[in-house]
Amino acid sequence: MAQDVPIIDMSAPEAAAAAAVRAAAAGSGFFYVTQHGVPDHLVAEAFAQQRALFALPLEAKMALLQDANNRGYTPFREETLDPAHQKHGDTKEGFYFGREVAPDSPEASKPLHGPNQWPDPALLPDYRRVTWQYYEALNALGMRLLRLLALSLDLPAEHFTPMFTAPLVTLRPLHYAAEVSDPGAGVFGAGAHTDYGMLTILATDDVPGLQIWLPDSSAGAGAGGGGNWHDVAPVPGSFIINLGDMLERWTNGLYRSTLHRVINTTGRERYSIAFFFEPNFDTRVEVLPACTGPNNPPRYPPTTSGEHLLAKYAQTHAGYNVADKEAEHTAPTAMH
Ligand SMILES: O=C(O)CCC(=O)C(=O)O
Ligand SMILES: [Fe+2]
Repeated sequence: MAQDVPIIDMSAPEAAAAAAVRAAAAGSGFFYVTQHGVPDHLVAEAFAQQRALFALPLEAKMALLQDANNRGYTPFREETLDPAHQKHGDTKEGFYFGREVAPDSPEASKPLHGPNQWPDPALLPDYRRVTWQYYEALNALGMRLLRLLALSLDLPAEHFTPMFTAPLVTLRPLHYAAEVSDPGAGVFGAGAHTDYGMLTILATDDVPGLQIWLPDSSAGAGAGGGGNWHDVAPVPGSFIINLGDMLERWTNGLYRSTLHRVINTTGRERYSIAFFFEPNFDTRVEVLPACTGPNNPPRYPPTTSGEHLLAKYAQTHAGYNVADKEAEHTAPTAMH
C-alpha cells in the first residue's frame, strides 16, 4: 500500500520532512525520497558502470574477492541472509566498497577499514571516478538525512553529525541473476533480513523484486505475529531509504528495522546499489533518553557502531572472517 512506504519530498521545509520521516520510521521503517539533490544522470552513469563491472570475466572479479576489511567481490550464492529458509545462498553477486583508508594510516588497523579494491582501469577506465562521485553524492544525501532523523526525534539537527566524521560507509552494487526465485523451495534473490546499521540508501533499476514484511494492521498487539510481504516498487527518480538494527537499538524500538527480501518474479536480471551509512567505528550506541521512560526501560545494552556491525557481518557471510584482520595485525602490534 502506498502509505506504508511514503514518498518524502526533500525540497519541503525541514520540519515538515522530519515529521514525515518520523511517521515512516515508526511505521514501516521504509520510505522513498524525491527531490534529493543527486542528479539523475549521475545515478544513470553509476548504474552503467556497475553493469560493466559485473559483466567482467569471472577471473577479473575473483581477483577482487572480498578481503579482511570487507572490501571486494562476493560471488553468487556466497551470502546467505536467511539461513533458516534458504536452500542455498542468495542468487546475487556484489561488491563492497568503503571509505578509502590508506594502508599506512593509523585507521587501517581497525576492522572494516582499509583501501578499496578497484577494478583494473585498463578494463574499466571510468569506473572509479564515476563510482566515487556517486559515493560522495550519497554521502552528502546521508548527512542531510541525519539532520531529518535528528529533528524527527526532537534532537538538535546536528545531533548525529559529529558521529560521522570518519563514518563506516559501504557502497554495495548488487547484480541479481535472472533465475526466478522459489520461496517455498528456499531460493531467493536475497533472503529475508534486516539491515545492520543505521541508514540504508538504496537505488534500484526498474525491475521489481524488493519486498518488506509488515504485520497485519488488524492483528493488534500480541495477536501472533501475522503479516504479509508487500512489494516496494521502483519509483523513478527516487531512492528507497530504510532504517537498520542500529537505529532501532538507539531508539529503543521506536524506529523500525523492517524485515525485507528480494525475490525474482520476472525472470529478468536486476541491478541495485545499496549504500549503508553508519557512524564512526567507536561511536557509542546507547538508547536515547528521549526514547525511554518509566514504562519503557532500555531494551538493549550500550554497544559501539563497530562492535555491532562486526557481530552482524559474522552471522551471514561465508567469506568474511574478522579473525583474518585480527591475525593480520597481531604480529605488528605484538612487536611494539
Ligand atoms: O537489492 C535490493 O533491492 C535490496 C538489497 C538489500 O536489502 C541489501 O543489500 O541489504
Ligand atoms: Fe537490506
